[in-house]
Amino acid sequence: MTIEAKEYQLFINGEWTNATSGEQAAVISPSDESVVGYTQMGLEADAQKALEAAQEAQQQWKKVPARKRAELMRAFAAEIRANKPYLSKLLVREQGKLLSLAEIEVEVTATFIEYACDWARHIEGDIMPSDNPNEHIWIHKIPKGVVVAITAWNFPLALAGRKIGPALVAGNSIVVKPTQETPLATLELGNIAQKVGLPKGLLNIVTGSGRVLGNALVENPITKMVTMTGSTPAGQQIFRAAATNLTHVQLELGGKAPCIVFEDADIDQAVEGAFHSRFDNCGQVCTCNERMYVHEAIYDVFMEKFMTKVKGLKVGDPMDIDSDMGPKVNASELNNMKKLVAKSIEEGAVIAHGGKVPEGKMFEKGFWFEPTVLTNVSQEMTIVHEESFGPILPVIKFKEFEEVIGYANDCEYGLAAMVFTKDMQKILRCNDELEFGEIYVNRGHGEQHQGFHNGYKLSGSGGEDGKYGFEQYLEKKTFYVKY
Ligand SMILES: NC(=O)C1=CN([C@@H]2O[C@H](COP(=O)(O)OP(=O)(O)OC[C@H]3O[C@@H](n4cnc5c(N)ncnc54)[C@H](OP(=O)(O)O)[C@@H]3O)[C@@H](O)[C@H]2O)C=CC1
Ligand SMILES: O=C(O)[C@@H](O)[C@@H]1OC[C@H](O)[C@H]1O
Repeated sequence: MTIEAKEYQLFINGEWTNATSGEQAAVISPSDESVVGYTQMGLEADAQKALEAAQEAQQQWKKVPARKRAELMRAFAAEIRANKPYLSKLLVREQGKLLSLAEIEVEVTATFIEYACDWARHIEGDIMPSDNPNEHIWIHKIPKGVVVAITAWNFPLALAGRKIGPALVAGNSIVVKPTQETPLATLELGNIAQKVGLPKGLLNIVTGSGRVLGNALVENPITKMVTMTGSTPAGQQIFRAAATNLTHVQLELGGKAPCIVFEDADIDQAVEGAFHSRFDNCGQVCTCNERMYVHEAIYDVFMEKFMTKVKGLKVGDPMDIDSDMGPKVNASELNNMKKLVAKSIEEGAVIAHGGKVPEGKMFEKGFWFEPTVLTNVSQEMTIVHEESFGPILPVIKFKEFEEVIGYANDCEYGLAAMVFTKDMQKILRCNDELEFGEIYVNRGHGEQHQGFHNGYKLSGSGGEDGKYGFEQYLEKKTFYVKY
């Protein structure tokens, strides 16, 4: 199946429609810089049009029984799954992830939506007695209204499904603005919405820059909730813009996860978890192993096994089954890799492996970078604090428990952490003392839908997934009823 470079319009009110700007943008392949497709540049007028369509649709959708809403959303999820062959290849072309991971992403997009559907019959309020005689208090859970979803480029389709699912099952409508980097698979959801018969205006997909179109969506009074996944600076801009109407904001932002390997860890388990949590998706996962702390007692044996895996990692065409890692998503991200390695060397780090663009004809085009491990790293170095969001791993040796907890918490982010130890005392103390919203014990990263993906500090606000994520798509209304 070949992916032809299609031209996409905006998907508003159930129809494909031209942006008012008349401007087009090309989506470039990270593998060879060829054009994968074209989108249109939406502006404020397009934001208004999409929000009005969503507002209109939501008036009817909120009256549909939740179980019926879920039935339609399960059909939507099933059609996404039915289009896995095309959607996964489109993801490879626009984002550069391995085909095997792209297929998982399409599946996870469907399961995010199906998980939300399971909540349809659990939209429960409260009834309680008042302090006054002959009076009840009723707390109802009702939809918020129009939701704006703004997504990042690393798992573009899954991040969209993660927000569309709960938003619509809870009775809201939604306007999705995917990142300009990887909008195409998300835009295909417009065709799928038409195919399964989603009511017009319920799901709208608009493309354009975050600063212009994204900001217009956030600042519009029709918008009753913004859910955004992306960088901390963009999240902070959105937080400020949402203050205009005191709009509820759910932010999933940057991270700098520590991976701590204690002296009593299962070495093979730790090597496996630490390796995949850094290099899968070319290190472009918000919960990635961004810095690794290894106890001095096992440092040599651990590093020997770990480096064997790193040196055996094959960078190559993400469509090729023998490849282990594809390219970075764009030139700016690649340049950041080069800058971070240069800065690390300047500050005294040593390149134990990688550190540059791979050699070979196929790497002359595209945004390729070698899996990179840095040693002789100290805690104050830039690479230990600045998110790389790529295949660069600084390693630090440690001796004491308090020392490594201090290192781990010495961070402006607080999304995820990984800990390898069989000692229950250490596990419980890590749970108490690590300042991160999501802690993985004796395994690498990888959330589950029923958990809660929750960033502390500059990693986010609100959290998403699970019961607590679904709740955020609902408003509460309290009645005092005297009889
Ligand atoms: N916590 C988590 O779950 C995740 C966090 N991330 C983080 O995202 C970053 C990489 O993703 P990336 O796409 O580059 O992130 P960006 O922050 O650059 O962009 C994310 C989205 O926000 C939009 N945007 C940017 N500025 C504004 C604004 N002022 N108002 C409204 N929308 C705006 C972007 O639009 P456009 O790009 O079209 O201009 C894009 O759609 C990394 O820092 C990573 O840690 C990534 C995935 C998951
Ligand atoms: O956003 C991320 O990087 C992760 O939350 C990732 O996104 C979708 C996958 O299900 C998560 O692992």
